[in-house]
Amino acid sequence: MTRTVPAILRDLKARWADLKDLPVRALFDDDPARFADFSVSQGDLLADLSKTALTREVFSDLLALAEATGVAEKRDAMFAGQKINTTEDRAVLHVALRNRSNRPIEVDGADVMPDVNEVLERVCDFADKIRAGRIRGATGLPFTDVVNIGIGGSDLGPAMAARALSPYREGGPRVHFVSNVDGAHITDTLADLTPETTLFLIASKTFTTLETMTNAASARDWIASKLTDRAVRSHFAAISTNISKASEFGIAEDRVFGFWDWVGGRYSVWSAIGLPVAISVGGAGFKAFLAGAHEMDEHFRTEPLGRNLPVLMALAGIWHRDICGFATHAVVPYDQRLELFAAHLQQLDMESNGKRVTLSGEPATMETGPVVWGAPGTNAQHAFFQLLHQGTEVVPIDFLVAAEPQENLGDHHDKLIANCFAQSAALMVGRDIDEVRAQLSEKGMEPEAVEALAPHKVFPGSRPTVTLLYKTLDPRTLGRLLALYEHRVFVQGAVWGINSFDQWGVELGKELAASLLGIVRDGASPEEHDPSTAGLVAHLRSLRGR
Ligand SMILES: O=P(O)(O)OC[C@H]1O[C@](O)(CO)[C@@H](O)[C@@H]1O
Repeated sequence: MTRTVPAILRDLKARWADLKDLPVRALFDDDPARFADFSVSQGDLLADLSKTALTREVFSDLLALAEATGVAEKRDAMFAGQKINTTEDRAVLHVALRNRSNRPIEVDGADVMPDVNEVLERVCDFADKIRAGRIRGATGLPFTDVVNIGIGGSDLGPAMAARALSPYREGGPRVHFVSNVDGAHITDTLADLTPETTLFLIASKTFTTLETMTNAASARDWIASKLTDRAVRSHFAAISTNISKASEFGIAEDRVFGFWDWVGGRYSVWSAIGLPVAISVGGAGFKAFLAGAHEMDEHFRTEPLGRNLPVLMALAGIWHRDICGFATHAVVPYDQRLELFAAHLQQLDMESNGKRVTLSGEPATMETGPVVWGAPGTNAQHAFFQLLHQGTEVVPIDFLVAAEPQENLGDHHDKLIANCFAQSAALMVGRDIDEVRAQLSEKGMEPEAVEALAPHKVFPGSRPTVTLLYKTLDPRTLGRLLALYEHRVFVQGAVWGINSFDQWGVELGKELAASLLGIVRDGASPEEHDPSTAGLVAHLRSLRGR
């Protein structure tokens, strides 16, 4: 008899009740094949899930949960171009953007691939011509610096990827990212740049976003004032689904790169929004990034759920969030060039799965998206790892590390890997009080002093981690990693029965900001706002003397 979702969840909770006081380390004693059986691979990329409390029985229940919630059917609907983003009546087809096999994918009866391929070729051609100095600025100089102006998905994905792939720049222009409406961001970025050799990319799906339009206008003034009004056409390109708005801004038609409403902002780095990445690493490098993602798409689309990397990582996340009750999830790449990876995943995951109602509008019955956060190791070890080891909050962690570095620099990389492995081992194994007492006594400490210090030196252990280990961080592997996390988010949203592809939660703040601008900038009365906000406005006015 197939179990209902509440029955499976009850069974999982019963399993956790039995497992939660059992050291994870002990699971290896019972099961010598645990590492092999709890590792999943896609090519050289291996995910070690053995350092969690997951058992075969738990996995079997989690897979039953995936089946009962229709994960495979929902995945197939996405790949088939069905309008699974029901609140916006849109298909969800970032997978089409990296569909390097060119398999037809239809939306409303038409194959999207010819348009996808056409824009991709234009993007790569433009990028390569910028790199080669064949497209130049108004004064005839080649571009040395490219400034991407965008925010959210129009910033984080390309900024993360350009930073991650910086060893592949090979003499291409430097790329910079301006996102914040805080004037400090664009001021500081432009301070070191020369107008004659600077190209701006205005990246906005809607071409209406306050931050982006404000920064774009300041950038246009900078070029017009330092060069001429006419120079604007040579120093700007745009990426948007809103082609007419981009033209109104003054961007030449052949410098506007389009995409489609079925590309969500946080999934758009694969579209023309990836132009700064293509300029940084070249068209071929950008295509390798897409090809890596396509490999992961094919794995996700065709592997059975029980061997499917994104599915198993998602189910481990469901176990931690919904069964064990862990409210946050940390991502710690041991790779300085992945310093923006956690920030990008934070938007990807929290904007996708930070939802409180299901697709039918009913309150969600399970906890949905966790708080996602993180920073690169080893720096993070000297910042927040104290809490991860000994705090009262258990935080599941993903570690990412490459076997081979991009540079040949002594034993740096060996030390990096040793630290990564040491942290996951320490988090799992811990150190109990008897071991601590023995260590302190061995050092000759008095028994009374040992008793006073010992509790502070205990590590509870059994803190769950998943380690992703791969050959090297090249464009293909970055593509695979990012697609892996996108599908992980998808599977979790599918289990929770929510719409992972809208973002209505950002609207209210945007509306209030528009109204408050009239008050802050233009002096309108704040009385329609709540008393606390009106109080802040009054104090602001007294500080500004106006
Ligand atoms: O690309 P746009 O339309 O400027 O939007 C920027 C970002 O704003 C959001 O709509 C909301 O924060 C994101 O989803 C999006 O990536």
